[in-house]
Amino acid sequence: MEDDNIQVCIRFRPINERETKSLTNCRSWRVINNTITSTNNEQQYTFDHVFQPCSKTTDVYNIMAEKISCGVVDGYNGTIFAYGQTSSGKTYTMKGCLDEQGIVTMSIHDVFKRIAEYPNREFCVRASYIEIYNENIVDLLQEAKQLETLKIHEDVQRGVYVGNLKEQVTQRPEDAVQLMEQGERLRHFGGTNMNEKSSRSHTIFRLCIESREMIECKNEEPQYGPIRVSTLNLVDLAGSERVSHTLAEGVRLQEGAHINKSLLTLGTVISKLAEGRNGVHIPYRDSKLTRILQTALGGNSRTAIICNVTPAPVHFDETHSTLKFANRAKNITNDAHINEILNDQVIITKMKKENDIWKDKCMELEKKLEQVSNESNNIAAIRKMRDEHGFEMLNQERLLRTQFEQEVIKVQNELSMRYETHLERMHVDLQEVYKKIKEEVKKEFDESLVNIIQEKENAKIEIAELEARILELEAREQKNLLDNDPEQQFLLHQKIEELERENRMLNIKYSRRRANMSNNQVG
Ligand SMILES: Nc1ncnc2c1ncn2[C@@H]1O[C@H](COP(=O)(O)OP(=O)(O)OP(=O)(O)O)[C@@H](O)[C@H]1O
Repeated sequence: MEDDNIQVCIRFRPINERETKSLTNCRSWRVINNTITSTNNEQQYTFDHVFQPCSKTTDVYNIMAEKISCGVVDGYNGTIFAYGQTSSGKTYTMKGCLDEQGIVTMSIHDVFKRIAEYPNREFCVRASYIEIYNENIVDLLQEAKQLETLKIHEDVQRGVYVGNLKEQVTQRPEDAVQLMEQGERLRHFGGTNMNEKSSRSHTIFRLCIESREMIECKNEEPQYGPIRVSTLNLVDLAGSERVSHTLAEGVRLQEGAHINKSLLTLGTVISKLAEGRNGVHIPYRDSKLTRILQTALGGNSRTAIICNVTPAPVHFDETHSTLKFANRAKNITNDAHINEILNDQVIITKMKKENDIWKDKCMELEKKLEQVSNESNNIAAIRKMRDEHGFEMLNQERLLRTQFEQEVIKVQNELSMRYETHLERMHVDLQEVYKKIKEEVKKEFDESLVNIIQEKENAKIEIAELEARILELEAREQKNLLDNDPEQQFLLHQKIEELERENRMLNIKYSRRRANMSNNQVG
């Protein structure tokens, strides 16, 4: 199922002689890429595709219609229609002219080309052609019944359909094109002030395509798949017209009123659908056109609307009105899906086929299940291995940790033992050093003591000598005193004092030395 917006494009036709002459209104349109802006910049519209006056119908077909035409062969309903004011180029686009094929002919050829791509399908193509003229449905393929108007019916199986409509089976594209041309001759045309050959009716050329696939051939009896039924509506609308422009009167005026009324209903249907509100009443039944095209508008169909406009300033308002219509229509969402009909035979065949498919799937699943259970066994084994391995790893880790801790304690003990030995050794060494120093100091002390004793002895000798001399001098003094020589006495007295000083100094020196030595001995 698809969720497709209605495809909308704008096609500008070249300006014609009549329009060139009547420059009554200076406002016009300019196109840049796919945006159309009024020359006074007041209006602007953007579309997926805007075709300029120089574009060919083939360009329009390739972009807007090809997918829809081919899709019909695949079972999708399709509708392509041309919309626009009178003389804007709708019939030119849909039916073509001597120089250029129209979209109807191109679609017919593509449908048959596509059919040829499915050799395993049986196809039946039926063509019909109707016009809605003054709100009457006319069968354009039944010349004799020209005046008979057809009725619209609706049932569950067929949906909305036109009763008593001639549907011509066609096997070649040329036949279908010929039917279209044949019907075209019966269509209501009329000259107006705006178009010498103005379509006075809406036309719908329809191809109905049924197909079924040949699945297999058992006992020379072919088995078929479901039947696909789809329709392609190729619609050429009559153009909206202003009496002031067409100058219509009498029959033309009455036709114009019907045309405008049904186009107004189409506009209302488009507006309501574009609003997208759920449950809103859509007035399909207000005109034959919208009733017949109900599926194409918001229903089960791929739909494209080609909006034809003229760039002529004189038709500025009509072009603007078409652009507004197009702008609303592009918001409508359709819901296209392949249409398949299942009869008993088809249902049984389909179910058998589905059954076979399911059987295959079941077998495939069983195989997968087996694979999965094998894999799950493998996984369990791997898990077990992983667990065992994990346990082993844990033990290993514990062992290593204990070994490490023991090693650490061993190293610590050894270090502390070494440290103590080293301390002891250092202690012994220190004691030895101490002993040596002590011995050396003692030796030094003893030597000093010997020296001091020696010095003491020497000093004693010196003192004795000095005392002896003092005695001698005293004796001399006694003698001198006796001689009464005062000068001699003075000199002698001085000498005695000097000797006594020396004696005192020696005593002091000696006592200091002794004090030092006794200190050293204590240390
Ligand atoms: N793209 C185009 N290139 C050249 N000429 C064109 C083009 N489109 C339209 N014309 C010419 O413009 C004129 C009007 O075109 P046409 O009849 O297709 O308009 P219309 O919309 O079908 O009008 P009506 O609604 O009145 O039937 C015709 O002469 C047609 O050949």
